[in-house]
Amino acid sequence: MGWQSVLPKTDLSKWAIFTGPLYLIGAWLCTLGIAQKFSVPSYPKIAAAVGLVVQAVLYQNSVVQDNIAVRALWLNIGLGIIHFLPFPAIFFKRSNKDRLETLLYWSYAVFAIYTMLRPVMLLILGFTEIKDMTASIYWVATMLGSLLFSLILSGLLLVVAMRDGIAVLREERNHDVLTGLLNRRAFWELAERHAIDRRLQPVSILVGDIDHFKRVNDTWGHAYGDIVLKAVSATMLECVRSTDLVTRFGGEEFVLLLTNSDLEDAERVAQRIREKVSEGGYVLPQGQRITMSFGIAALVPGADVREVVNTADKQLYKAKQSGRDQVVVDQLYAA
Ligand SMILES: Nc1nc2c(ncn2[C@@H]2O[C@H](COP(=O)(O)OP(=O)(O)OP(=O)(O)O)[C@@H](O)[C@H]2O)c(=O)[nH]1
Repeated sequence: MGWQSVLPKTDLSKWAIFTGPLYLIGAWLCTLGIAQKFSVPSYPKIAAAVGLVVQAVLYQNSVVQDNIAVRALWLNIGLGIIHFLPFPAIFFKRSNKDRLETLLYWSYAVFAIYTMLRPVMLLILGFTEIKDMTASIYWVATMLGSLLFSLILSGLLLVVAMRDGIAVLREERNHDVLTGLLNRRAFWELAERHAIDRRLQPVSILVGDIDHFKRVNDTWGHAYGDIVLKAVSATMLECVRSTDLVTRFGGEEFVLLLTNSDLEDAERVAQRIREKVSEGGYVLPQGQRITMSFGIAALVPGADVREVVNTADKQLYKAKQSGRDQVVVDQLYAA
């Protein structure tokens, strides 16, 4: 845009069929970015049709005959339409926007309205001035305005995209893809912090495991096994507080850190999960039930989290040895 603004008029018409698509593609990319950000349609077919019409007009008024005023008007109409395409959908969509998104939204709203008004402004004010563009203060001012708006909008889009990208990476780094629960890495990081946070004491660790899960896979297939894993995860999340950690440790093994819970509270939570799971909201074919076993240990202040998880795991082993579908509590810190 800057380069084109300083070209002499003869060169402008020579370059029009090349610079036109640059403007149009730039506008389309901006529209696409905004539409994707706010999850609304971007109407690519309409944009392509508008682009083709504008390109035909540019050709007619630069190669066939030289008419800069018609070129400027049609290019601005095309850019206005392309920029404005997702505006109604974004405007009527009720979504919770944070501060940065609100800033992006309003910048886009002003920009979209400005680009729609530009052809009208051209018609009313500047049409005669276009004939001698470089000497027109009006023309230079609107060019600078467009440049400034474009820079602000693309800068904001870039910042929001980077922020969202980092959030997605963090989410993927810390969560299990199948169940959405925390993964092992996130658990160790968070558990260390929870263990020393006075407001969260007492803290208990639960290690849970689905019984005979191999049979589910072997009998009904892996896809069914995945459904069970997701359902069990959802059940566990339903039974805990928002400050608790629910982790898929691997396979069909889960580790939970319960805050403000002594061993009795933890046992109650484990029993509730065990009962809900065996009541089976996720009913296996032929009325088969899913059961779970749990081992529990207290994470007392100063204890090593890994050791406590090991202790709880040993209790889980006892639960499995004693016939499964039960909860075993480590007695070291039992009241
Ligand atoms: N569907 C599915 N299965 C998984 C996944 N990860 C691990 N498994 C399966 O989980 C099963 C674990 O089997 P085992 O470790 O023998 O345990 P189990 O059959 O539950 O027996 P117990 O724990 O002793 O009651 C294996 O069949 C794994 O293939 C997964 O992401 N999806």
